[in-house]
Amino acid sequence: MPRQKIAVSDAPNIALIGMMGVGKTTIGRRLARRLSREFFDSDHEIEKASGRTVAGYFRDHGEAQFREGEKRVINRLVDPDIKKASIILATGGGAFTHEETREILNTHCLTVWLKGDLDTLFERVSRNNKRPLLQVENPRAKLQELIEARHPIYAQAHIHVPIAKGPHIRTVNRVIKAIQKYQETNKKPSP
Ligand SMILES: Nc1ncnc2c1ncn2[C@@H]1O[C@H](COP(=O)(O)OP(=O)(O)OP(=O)(O)O)[C@@H](O)[C@H]1O
Ligand SMILES: O=C(O)C1=C[C@@H](O)[C@@H](O)[C@H](O)C1
Ligand SMILES: [Mg+2]
Repeated sequence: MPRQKIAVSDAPNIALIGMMGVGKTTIGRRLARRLSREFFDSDHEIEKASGRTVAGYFRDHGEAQFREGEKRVINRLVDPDIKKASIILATGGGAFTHEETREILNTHCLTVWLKGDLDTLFERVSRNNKRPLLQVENPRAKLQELIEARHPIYAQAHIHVPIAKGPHIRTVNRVIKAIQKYQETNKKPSP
């Protein structure tokens, strides 16, 4: 089947933000393929740079230090003075909750909040134990607590996209349409 022509014009970096398990990594990788952009995942970059898993990093250094490392890694990926080509970035679930990181992301990227409901997120994060913040007695209650605390912060993203049920492509298509609509609405008038 011929590929749909994609016009995400003059797009700057696109950063996916949202709760753990919502699909930032999965959708981001596919989005990058569709838009012929390079894909990065901040969690993977931290793991590469530190030689530790995210869970190991949390264990050895704690969350506060992880957030500082995450900020530096994200800045290196999206600051146009450092990185020239526009990228697709999947962030870690907590990155956007850090004020300075949020500022970096909203300055240098179109930020896209992938929004999911508790049942979907819980089903997905229950598939493995890679998320250190959920290694508690009642992970579902913790996830609910994080949703309540974080959704108002995620709402500061430029674009909000509720994830679709079914195959990944549906969510990828929703993201592309939402970006196009945003660009159309925010188009600068020609001189
Ligand atoms: N549209 C989808 N349908 C079904 N499963 C999905 C979909 N998108 C992602 N998943 C699955 O959900 C799980 C979590 O996805 P993913 O790792 O992409 O989330 P994430 O937002 O990057 O989470 P984190 O913040 O922890 O990095 C994975 O097992 C992935 O295969
Ligand atoms: O939501 C979070 O705070 C996190 C999500 C993951 O992507 C990792 O960055 C880490 O497990 C923390
Ligand atoms: Mg991820």
